[in-house]
Amino acid sequence: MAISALTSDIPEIELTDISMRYSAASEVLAVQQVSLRIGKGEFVSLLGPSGCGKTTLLRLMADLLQPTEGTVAVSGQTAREARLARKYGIVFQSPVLYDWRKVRQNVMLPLEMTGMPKAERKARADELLELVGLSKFADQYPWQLSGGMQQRVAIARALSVEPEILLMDEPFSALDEFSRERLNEELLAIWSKVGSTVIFVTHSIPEAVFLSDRVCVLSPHPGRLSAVVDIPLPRPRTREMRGSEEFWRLVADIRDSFEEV
Ligand SMILES: Nc1ncnc2c1ncn2[C@@H]1O[C@H](COP(=O)(O)OP(=O)(O)OP(=O)(O)O)[C@@H](O)[C@H]1O
Repeated sequence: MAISALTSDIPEIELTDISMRYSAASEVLAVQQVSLRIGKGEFVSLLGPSGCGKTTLLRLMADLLQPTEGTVAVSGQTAREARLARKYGIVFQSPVLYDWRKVRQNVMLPLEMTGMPKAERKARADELLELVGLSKFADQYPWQLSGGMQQRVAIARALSVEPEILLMDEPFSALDEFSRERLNEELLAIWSKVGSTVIFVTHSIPEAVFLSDRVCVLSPHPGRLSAVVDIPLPRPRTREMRGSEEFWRLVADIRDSFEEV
């Protein structure tokens, strides 16, 4: 039975009865009957163990995959129309930067395809590098930066086209715990300025709780939406909140919801 999470008033993204079956050597039902509405400007996490279909769902939203069944609507458009209208910015687990291009040129890359004049592209890239705290590194090469700094460059690049929707696939999972927590805080500061809708894939319960307005819990084999948990912690979220009773109660509630599956 599918669980629907239809709580937002004005959905920016609406998944209706989405199923995704991969046909490889054997058939895999990666996602089964997921329905979900995500409101404009919301921060939503997709949380679950390896193989529960998080990346598949994100790729379906981005029109990088087509569902076997069901529909994806983005402000009334199809996912393809939304992609062609450059509504998405995507950040992957590894930053995928071009090592032979300086940091600024990496951020400018998506703008080259929009035909924006060079001076304007450079000004936009510099604004974004300031936003992610990397102005001083604009003329360095990616290989001269730490993993966390490289991921900030990837975020700046994803934001360069001013996407309405930022899709993030475990962007901080390769980082140490300290860098990850700092980048969580920085991401929220950036999000509060740009106002994009964010869909964030993670398998860390504390990370999902700290960042999100809502956490979508997925269970594997086949990938289903097993719970949607509201996170009522006030914003702005602070480092101190990570130690609060309410924070850990939410973490425990979500952990319990996995055990109930
Ligand atoms: N291209 C593919 N062909 C066949 N099966 C696939 C393909 N991509 C994913 N799968 C299968 O679909 C299921 C969901 O995979 P998906 O990568 O979406 O999960 P995930 O929750 O993102 O996992 P992880 O946390 O490990 O990245 C898994 O069983 C996986 O083996």
